[in-house]
Amino acid sequence: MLLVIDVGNTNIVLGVFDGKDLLDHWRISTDRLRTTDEYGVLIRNLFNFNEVNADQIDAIIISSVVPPVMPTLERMCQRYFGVMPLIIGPGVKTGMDIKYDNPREVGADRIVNAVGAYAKYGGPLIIIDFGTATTFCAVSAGGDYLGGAIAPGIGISTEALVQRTAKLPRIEVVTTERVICRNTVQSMQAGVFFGFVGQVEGVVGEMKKELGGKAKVVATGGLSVIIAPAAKSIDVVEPMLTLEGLRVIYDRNH
Ligand SMILES: Nc1ncnc2c1ncn2[C@@H]1O[C@H](COP(=O)(O)OP(=O)(O)OP(=O)(O)O)[C@@H](O)[C@H]1O
Ligand SMILES: CC(C)(CO)[C@@H](O)C(=O)NCCC(=O)O
Ligand SMILES: [K+]
Repeated sequence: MLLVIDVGNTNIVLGVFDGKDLLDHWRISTDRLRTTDEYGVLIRNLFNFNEVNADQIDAIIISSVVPPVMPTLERMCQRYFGVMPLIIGPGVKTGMDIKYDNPREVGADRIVNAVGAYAKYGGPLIIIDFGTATTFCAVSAGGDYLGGAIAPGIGISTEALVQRTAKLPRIEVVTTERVICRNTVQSMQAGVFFGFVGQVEGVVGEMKKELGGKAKVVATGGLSVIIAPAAKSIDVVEPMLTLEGLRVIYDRNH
């Protein structure tokens, strides 16, 4: 069985595949201070809890946009699973031509999402990931990674609003109905919700123009389920896109 791991700036998402079937998945916070042993015990415990047999893991693939946690995670894979992980980076076959000025600069999560989405839908595509940052990526009809746009994420933008003001409280990001609001919490929720829905429509609109027409729009990431129903430009939500992309890339390298 294959263990796939995506290390983001906020969360590490893990999944176990038996062939093409995702048996289970987990989300733990990314903590640079956690040790090899702490990650090992935590991850093996998740397995026990969900009745996945950790001893059946014979391969691991990792994508990461947080370099400082990688030495710890690599040691964890060796010590707790007896496996040398395949790490997304130069030399790994993704099957996708990266048109960035410097292909090494693109976040591994963005490439993995693009590979996963192209394998399922073909191109042209626009992929939106609502994580710590909101990323927009464009893939051509022929499957080239064309580049994209990076915006501050919904969570960190909202946190900044709370931190830099005296009277604005912490809020939950939720779907709102109206935008003329008569209390602080609802006003903030409406501003965040309609603001980020508008951002999606705006950026996708510009991207489609640059792509020269139509593109399928796929959304993923923690907050996609809140934003997508209101964003007309989003065609599908794929919550497990990154895990799926990791499995596809693993298969291309074996
Ligand atoms: N409903 C919500 N209301 C407010 N903040 C939220 C909500 N859901 C998530 N967040 C915050 O948004 C940020 C991104 O969370 P999310 O779960 O989308 O991350 P992620 O997809 O794991 O990101 P990454 O892959 O970059 O680690 C976090 O700071 C999180 O605390
Ligand atoms: C934009 C994030 C933080 C999203 O996780 C990540 O993909 C990243 O660190 N990317 C590197 C810069 C780039 O993709 O151009
Ligand atoms: K993610």
